[in-house]
Amino acid sequence: MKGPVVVAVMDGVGIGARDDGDAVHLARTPSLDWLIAEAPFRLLRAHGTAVGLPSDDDMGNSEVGHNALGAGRVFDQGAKLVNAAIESGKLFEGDAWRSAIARVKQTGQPLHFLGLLSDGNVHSHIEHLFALIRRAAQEGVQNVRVHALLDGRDVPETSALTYVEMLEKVLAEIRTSGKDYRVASGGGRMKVTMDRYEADWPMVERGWKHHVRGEGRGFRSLGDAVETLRAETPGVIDQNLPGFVIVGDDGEPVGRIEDGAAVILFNFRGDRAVEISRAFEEATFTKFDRGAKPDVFFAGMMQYDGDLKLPAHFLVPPPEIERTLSEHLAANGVTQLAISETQKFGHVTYFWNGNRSEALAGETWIEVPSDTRPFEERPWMKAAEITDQLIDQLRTGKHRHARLNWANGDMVGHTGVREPAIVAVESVDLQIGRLLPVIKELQGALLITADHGNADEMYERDKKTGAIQRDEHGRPKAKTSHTLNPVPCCLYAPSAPELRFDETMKNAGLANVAATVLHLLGFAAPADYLPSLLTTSE
Ligand SMILES: O=C(O)[C@@H](CO)OP(=O)(O)O
Ligand SMILES: [Mn+2]
Ligand SMILES: [Mn+2]
Repeated sequence: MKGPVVVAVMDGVGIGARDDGDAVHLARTPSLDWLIAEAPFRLLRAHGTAVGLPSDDDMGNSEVGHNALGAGRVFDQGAKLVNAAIESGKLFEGDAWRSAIARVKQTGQPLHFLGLLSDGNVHSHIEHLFALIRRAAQEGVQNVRVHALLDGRDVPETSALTYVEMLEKVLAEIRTSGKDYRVASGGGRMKVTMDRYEADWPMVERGWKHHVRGEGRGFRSLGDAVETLRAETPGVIDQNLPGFVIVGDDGEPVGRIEDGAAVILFNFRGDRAVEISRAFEEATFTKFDRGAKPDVFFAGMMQYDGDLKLPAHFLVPPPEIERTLSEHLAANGVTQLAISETQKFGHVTYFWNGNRSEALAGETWIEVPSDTRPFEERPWMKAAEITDQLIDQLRTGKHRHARLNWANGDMVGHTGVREPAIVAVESVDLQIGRLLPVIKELQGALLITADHGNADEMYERDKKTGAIQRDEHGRPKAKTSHTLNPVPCCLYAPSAPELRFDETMKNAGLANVAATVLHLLGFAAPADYLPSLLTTSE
C-alpha cells in the first residue's frame, strides 16, 4: 500500500435488526451503504468470548473492543479475571486485600467500598462487591461503608432500585450478627466520580465531596435518595441522578472517609477509575481542592494504568496485554497517528495500546476537546473536527498508519433518545464521505469498523421473544446500553482492487483487525495473532 493505512472505529455502531429501534438502520448513510454494497464488507464479532468476556451474554464495550483491536489476540478481561480470582480465593490471599483488612482491624475505621452498583459487567459487577463484603464480614471486619454509583447505562435506564434492594438485603443480613455495614453515599455515574480522560474533573470533585467529606444533600437511605430524586425530576435516568450522602438519626453523614480507613474501588475497568484513584493517591494534587487528604489504604479492583502504576495496590492483576500492534509498528519504525475527541481519546491510545498511557516512539496522539453538554443536544459531537485534523495530518505524509474513533453512535446511543442517535450516525457517515476521496488521492486504505453495538438498538427488547418492550402507554422503552450485535467491517482501498476478505473465515472478530492492518502495511503478523481478514491468494 503506497498511502496510509487508516482504521476508523465508529464507536457503538452495530448491525442490528433493521427495525424501528435501530438508529443505524434509520439513519441516512449513503457512504456506508455504498461501501457495504460495493467494497469488501463483512461482519465481525464484538461481544462475549470474542473479546475476552465471561460469556456470550456479555455485550461488548470500548475497553475490551479496543484492547482486541490493538492486541490482535483475545485476552481474558477484567470481568473474567475477577470472577476467577474470587472463585479460586486468590483475591483474598493477595497483599492488597490482606493489607486493607489489617488496616481497618488495627484502626477500627470502616472498610469502604466505592464503585458502580449493577451487573452490567462493563466497569463492575455487583456480585464481586457482594463477595468482598461477605468475606470482610467473615474475616471479622466490624464496619463497612458502601459508596454506590448508580448505573442505568450498562443496564436498563431506571433499574437502580433492583440493585439497591439486593445490596440492602446483603447488608441487613450481615447486620444481624451485630456488625455495622451500611451505605454511605452515592450518585449517578455520569454526575459524580466516574469521569474519564479528564473530560470533566468537577464531576470527580463532586464525588469526592460526597464520598470522602460527607458533604451534600442528606438522605436516610439509598432507596430514599433514588425515589426522592426521581420524583423531583420526572424523566431523569439513573446515570444522571445527582450525588448525595446518607445521614444517620443525628443528621450527620454515616460514612466519611477518614484517616486510618481502607478504601476499595471495586470497578475493574480503568478509564473511569483513573481520576478518582489519582485523587486518593497523588501526594500533590492540583485538579481540585480535595481538602486534607485522608490517610487511607487505597486499592483498586485492578491496576488501571500499567505505565503510571495506578493504583499502587490492586486486588487482581490486570490482563497482561503485550506485543500490541502499536508496539510491533513502533519497533519497525512505522509512524502512527491516533486521533479522537476527549470522550474516546483514551480508547485509541490507552486501550488500543493495552492500557498504557504513554505514547510509543513514532506515535502522534491528537485529542480534540469534547463538549461537556448533554450529547443528545449536539449529536454531531466533534466528528467533523476530528476528520478535519485527520485529513490535514494524512496529507502531510507523516503517518503510515492512522486510527481514529468517532464517538457519536455510542455517546448519543447511551442517552436512550432515538432521534439524536439517528443524527449521530448520519454525522459519522458524512465524515466517511469526506474521507473516501482523500484515501483514494493518497492511494491508501481505510478499514471502517466499530468496537460494539449501541445505536443499533435504541429500544429495550424482550430477552426471550426479541419483541420491543413497551410501557403502560404503549411507548417503546428506551435502551441506553450497548448491544450484542456484530459490527460492520468495510475496506476501501481503490488502489488495490484485488484485495478481498477471506469468505471462508466464519467467526472472525475484532481481534482479527490487527493482523489485517499489518497485512495492508506489508508485514507478517506475529504467529499468535489471529489471522488477517484478507485472502492471501491474490
Ligand atoms: O461510557 C462508558 O463508560 C461505557 C459504558 O459503560 O461505554 P464505552 O465502553 O463505549 O466507553
Ligand atoms: Mn465504545
Ligand atoms: Mn459506550
